[in-house]
Amino acid sequence: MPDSQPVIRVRGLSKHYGTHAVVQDVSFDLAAGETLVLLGPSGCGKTTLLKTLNRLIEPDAGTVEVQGQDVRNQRPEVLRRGIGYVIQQVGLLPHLTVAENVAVVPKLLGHPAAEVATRTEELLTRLHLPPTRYAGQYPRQLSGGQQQRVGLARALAANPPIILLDEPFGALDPITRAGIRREFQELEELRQKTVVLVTHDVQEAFELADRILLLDGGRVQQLGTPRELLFQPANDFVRRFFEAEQLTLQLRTLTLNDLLPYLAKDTDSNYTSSSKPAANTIQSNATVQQALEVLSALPTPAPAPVVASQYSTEAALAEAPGTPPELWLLPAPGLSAGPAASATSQPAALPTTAPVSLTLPSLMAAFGQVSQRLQRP
Ligand SMILES: Nc1ncnc2c1ncn2[C@@H]1O[C@H](COP(=O)(O)OP(=O)(O)OP(=O)(O)O)[C@@H](O)[C@H]1O
Repeated sequence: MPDSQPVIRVRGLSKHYGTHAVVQDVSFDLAAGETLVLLGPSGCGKTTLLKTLNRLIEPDAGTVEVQGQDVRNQRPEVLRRGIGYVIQQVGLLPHLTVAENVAVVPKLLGHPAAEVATRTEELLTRLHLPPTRYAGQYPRQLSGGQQQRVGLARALAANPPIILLDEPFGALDPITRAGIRREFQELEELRQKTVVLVTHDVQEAFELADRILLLDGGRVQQLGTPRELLFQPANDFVRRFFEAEQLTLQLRTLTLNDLLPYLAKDTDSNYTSSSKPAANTIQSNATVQQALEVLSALPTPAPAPVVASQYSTEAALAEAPGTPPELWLLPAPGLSAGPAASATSQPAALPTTAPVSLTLPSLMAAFGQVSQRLQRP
């Protein structure tokens, strides 16, 4: 945890409905710019916990501090103006245009009209809704994915430092959902925000989270990075929760840095940092999943043309079998090659060691070794 004061600080938070304990003794700190994902099975208390942060729900016990101030000392409507909120149902106002929907909060806050208009245009453009086409449309004229983007633009419009998102992609089909998630990750604006996101989708949690808070029955089962939850589960519930998706989660979590010790170096190469391979390179902080996607997309070179009168087919294939697709891995200086290396390492710079050639078989073999080693109790 960084030295600076947490943006959100939760201590001993509990909420009951009758005898039903929905949130039980939850505590966590959230640093500026961090994305925390609240994950867990249906009914485990994710939404209730999220809503205590902006006082849509009042807890029975415990405290929530936002920017160092107990939220009970702030008027709910003032508190909420500083916290963007996006829900699955989007909640756009049907009688207002897209631009008017986005402008609601900045107008309430009394921002000058010209500033609001510029900001709205900027956000719509960044969220792939060109204002010339969409600003004057009404919510009913948009697809679900487009409405979701307007919802996000609206939450960002007043530039709040904190954004709460409750299953923001939940109503979308899987393909739209994956696309919007990617856009969401690439949105520079959001990277600087402190984000709390509710989902029950494990893959989504692993894609978006800096840390995950896994709940069951209102209790925290584990709070940690995706890597920690996957490879150092705190209890059987955590282990079982990720069991069915182990392989895909590991592919998304392990990076090529983790695999480096298990990938053979190309010692025969005359490669130097000033003559790096012209094509097909990948940086060592890419995930195994990303490397697989790049490798699978590479064309397999065709065998050399066979001249039937001179060669038998076997002889021709033996001479020119068509090498498997290959990538050159650029190791990053100063990055640990061990399993402790962060999946969110900075992009690699120029290599300082011999390059490493990656093929599908070498990648999968190294992945198998690292995966086995990390899962050993
Ligand atoms: N106002 C309420 N009155 C009584 N019980 C409630 C109320 N709101 C929520 N609950 C109960 O509290 C539990 C937690 O609800 P919550 O919506 O926080 O769970 P969740 O983890 O977000 O679930 P989901 O993923 O299904 O949305 C559920 O069992 C729910 O039925």
